[in-house]
Amino acid sequence: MSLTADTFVDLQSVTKRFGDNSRPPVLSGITTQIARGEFISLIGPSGCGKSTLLRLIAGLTTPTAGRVLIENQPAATSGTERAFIFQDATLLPWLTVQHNAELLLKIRGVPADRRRELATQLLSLARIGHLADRYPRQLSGGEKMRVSLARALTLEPSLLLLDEPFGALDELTREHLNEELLSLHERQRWTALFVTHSVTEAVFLSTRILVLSTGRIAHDLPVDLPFPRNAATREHPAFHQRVADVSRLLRQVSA
Ligand SMILES: Nc1ncnc2c1ncn2[C@@H]1O[C@H](COP(=O)(O)OP(=O)(O)OP(=O)(O)O)[C@@H](O)[C@H]1O
Repeated sequence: MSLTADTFVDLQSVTKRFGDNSRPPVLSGITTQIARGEFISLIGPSGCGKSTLLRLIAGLTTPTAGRVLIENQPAATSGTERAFIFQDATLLPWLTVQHNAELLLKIRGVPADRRRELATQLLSLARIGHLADRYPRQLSGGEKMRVSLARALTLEPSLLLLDEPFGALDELTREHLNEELLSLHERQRWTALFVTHSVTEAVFLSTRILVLSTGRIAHDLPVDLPFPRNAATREHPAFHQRVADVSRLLRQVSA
């Protein structure tokens, strides 16, 4: 298998099994390469292994067979900065937005001045600078998710792993956050792996969509819609066509 110079994440015949050999693997023989700066969505029926794949790339678990490499190092020991964002914003209720946003830097021992500066900058980029003194209970779901996103980005990650981050939000909030996520991606150029159940979200955000089915990559689809993508993109016939194509493939693998 040839490895191109810009391969960032390299999945080589990755198999993951929980428990003994009597149980079928959750992932089986996943092979793909991800280049720096790609925005990849993972989509597929419930239980097909999307979150497990994300956790393997995060280095939170190891493959049963095959290799998960990031910048040529096994994911579990790679020094590549990765940030994980979950559906639940996981904010600490007794800390203000500002202190929640500084939390990861504080844990890493970053001096107070520097972490204040970085967190302030990211809160402002996430359009919630004006909420810095509030507590999580005083925020909407969308605002909480923006804090979670800002906090993750304070780590200046080169890889962002997002597990259904907007799944609990109403559609309009979700659309706004999709647009803001892309504008952050354009500025900061991290590589993204994004798990979602929403085909429109996957098409809007991604440079490539992996459709998973029972532990395998059933379809690997480039999304060739031009960037920047914005609200007008969703009106475009090419966007609707892409959504219809991916929906059809998803229905096929879910049947
Ligand atoms: N730690 C674990 N121990 C045993 N089985 C597990 C473990 N983690 C996940 N599984 C099983 O692996 C399968 C895939 O789970 P995973 O969470 O990766 O799926 P998913 O595609 O993200 O699902 P969903 O879309 O419902 O979130 C499921 O059958 C799940 O029960």
